[in-house]
Formats: sequence, structure tokens, C-alpha cells
Amino acid sequence: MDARVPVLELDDVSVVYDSVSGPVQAVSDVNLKVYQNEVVGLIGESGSGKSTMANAIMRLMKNNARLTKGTIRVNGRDVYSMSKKELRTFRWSEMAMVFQSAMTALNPVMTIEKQIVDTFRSHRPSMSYKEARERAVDLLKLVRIDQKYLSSYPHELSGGMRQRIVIAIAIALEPSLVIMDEPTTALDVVVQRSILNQIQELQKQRGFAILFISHDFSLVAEFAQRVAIMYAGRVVENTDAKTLQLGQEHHPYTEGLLRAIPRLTHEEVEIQGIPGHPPDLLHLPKGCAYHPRCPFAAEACKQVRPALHQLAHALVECHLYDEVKGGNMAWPSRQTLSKSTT
Ligand SMILES: Nc1ncnc2c1ncn2[C@@H]1O[C@H](COP(=O)(O)OP(=O)(O)OP(=O)(O)O)[C@@H](O)[C@H]1O
Repeated sequence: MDARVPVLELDDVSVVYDSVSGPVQAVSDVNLKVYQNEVVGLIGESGSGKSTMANAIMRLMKNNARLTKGTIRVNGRDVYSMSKKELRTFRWSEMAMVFQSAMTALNPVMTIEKQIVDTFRSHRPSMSYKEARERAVDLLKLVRIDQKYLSSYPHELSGGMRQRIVIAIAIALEPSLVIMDEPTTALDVVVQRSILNQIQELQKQRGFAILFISHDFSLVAEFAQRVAIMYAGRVVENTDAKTLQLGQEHHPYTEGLLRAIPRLTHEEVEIQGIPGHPPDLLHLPKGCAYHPRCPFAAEACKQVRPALHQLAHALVECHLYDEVKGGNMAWPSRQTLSKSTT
């Protein structure tokens, strides 16, 4: 039995956007767990449904989005069966989110002090202003920002400082889960690195779980213990980050992503992009959505949605790993796959 305690549990989650052209199937049948103390990366190309999933977890979906299927539980509580009042208390104190842009997360006309103090006092009404301010000073210390900046407005700070403050506010109420949606994308590489190091330190100190969303494969592989790979709204692979290398058993899409990033080792593998484009979510292809781009696609991939297979280090949704190869379908063999990955 798995003794780890799940902080986040997604069971068969589907999210649809209503649009004038029809329903956009942004997230389909996603199953994912994040355990206490764990950092799970969520990666995928632009438009694969990462932010939609994050917003769905926080129950902060856009007006035209609907959870059409499944359940989302945080600390065992079904996020969608709470009343609005319960949700207001639950959000930020048990689950928090760091958005891509700090500028949109912070209020431009409020000082940093007021924003942090308000966060504390709206969730802990009995806390005095003085006590909340002391907590704000501690939080700034935690993200290594001098307390003199408490009286500043967001526009007076650098992008890196603003993002540090957003992170400080996200962890202020000590949530068990922090969702980070491309938290460093808008920053230059040096600041990005320093903030990531800091997130890592804070995570170790405070023990919250992180769902870390990014399209930067190498960054996620380094930062997370486990990685979920999204394609066209589905988690097509859930893998141990340590085994994210070519030559291991993966989904062909994961292999495509691995081939598309420069190697940090001396290994000589030609960098190749994935041919084609992600599918239109209004008209998803039949069978496996990746089949039009997959070098191993067989007839069955065009017809039947693949089942999830438990491999040594990963859960993979792909026909390549079907044990029983049915009827007259022409299945690619594992040998073909390993030949092309070495
Ligand atoms: N309000 C909306 N109405 C209709 N479709 C939408 C809406 N918001 C997003 N979508 C569509 O849902 C799909 C998933 O979008 P989402 O933003 O979740 O992807 P993503 O993986 O986070 O992309 P990125 O990395 O670019 O942020 C996309 O096809 C997008 O066009």
C-alpha cells in the first residue's frame, strides 16, 4: 500500500470551454496525484491545457469554462462541492497559486505591506494589524527582500522582486499545495535561476507540495521529482524525473520533447523538433491525439484511444506498450522504438 499522503488528487478530470465554434476540449480525463512534500512538474506545448488544469484546481476558471467530468480533491476535500464561503477560506490557506505575471497578481495601487497584511487579516480576522505586519516582515526575510520595501508599490520593484513577493504571499498562510504556473517565464535567466533556488529552499523548509507548470523541459526535469506530460489536454505520461532520458521507456511525445532540447552531457544526439502541430481541440483526432505526429503510429493508433500502461518508471498512455496486440493491426515493435532512440 502507498503510505504517502496525497495533497492533490485529480480523478478523470475534463474541462471544456464553450466557444462560438463549439466546445473546446481543453482537459480530458486527467488522473494525477501530488503527494505531501513532492514537486511534480507539468509540461506540454503551448495550448496543451496546463493553465486550464491549474485554474480548474483552484476553482478559478474563466466564465466560459466548465468542469464536465471528474473530481478534484485537495487535502481530501472536493474543491467543487464546497460552498463559495468555504472555498474562500480554503483557497490560499490550503492551496495557493503563483501566476505567470506578478504584475497581474499584485494590486498596483496598494503598497506591498498592505497587500501582505490584507492576505493575513482576510483569512485570520482575529489577527491584529501589528501582528500581521510582523508576519509580513518575516515573509520578506524569507524571500530575502529588505523590509524597507514594505512601503513600496509594485511598479517600484524589479520583476524578480515582484515575483518573490508573489511567492511570499502564496505561502503566507502555509498552504499544503502551491501551484506555480510558469513562475519565472517573464524573468531573465539569472533571476530565474535564483528564484528557482529559493523556491526549492522554501519547499524544503516548509514542506508544501508543488505542481510546477512549465514548457521548459530541462528546467522541470531538474526541479521536479515527477513529471506529468500533457498533450492535447491529456496526461500522456507520468514519469519519474530521474529517468527522463532517451533510451528509457517513454511516450513517443516525451521522446520527441527530449530530442528537441539541447543535451547538457557530451552525448551526441542531433536536436530535432517535433514535426507538425498540436491538434485543434475543437476537432480532436480519433484514437491517440498524437498519432498524426508520431513516427510509430500504427493503424490502431488512428482508431482506438490507448490505455494507460504501467512501465518500470512511468505510466504511459500509448499503444506501443500494449501487451496483447490485437487482430490484424500493424503494431510497431519496441525494438523499432529503441533503435530510433539510441
Ligand atoms: N477562454 C477560452 N475560451 C476558449 N478556449 C480557450 C480559452 N482559454 C483557453 N482556451 C483554449 O484551451 C486550450 C488550452 O489552453 P491553456 O491556456 O490551458 O494551455 P497551456 O498549455 O496553459 O498553454 P500556454 O503554455 O500557452 O499557457 C487552448 O487550445 C486554448 O486556446
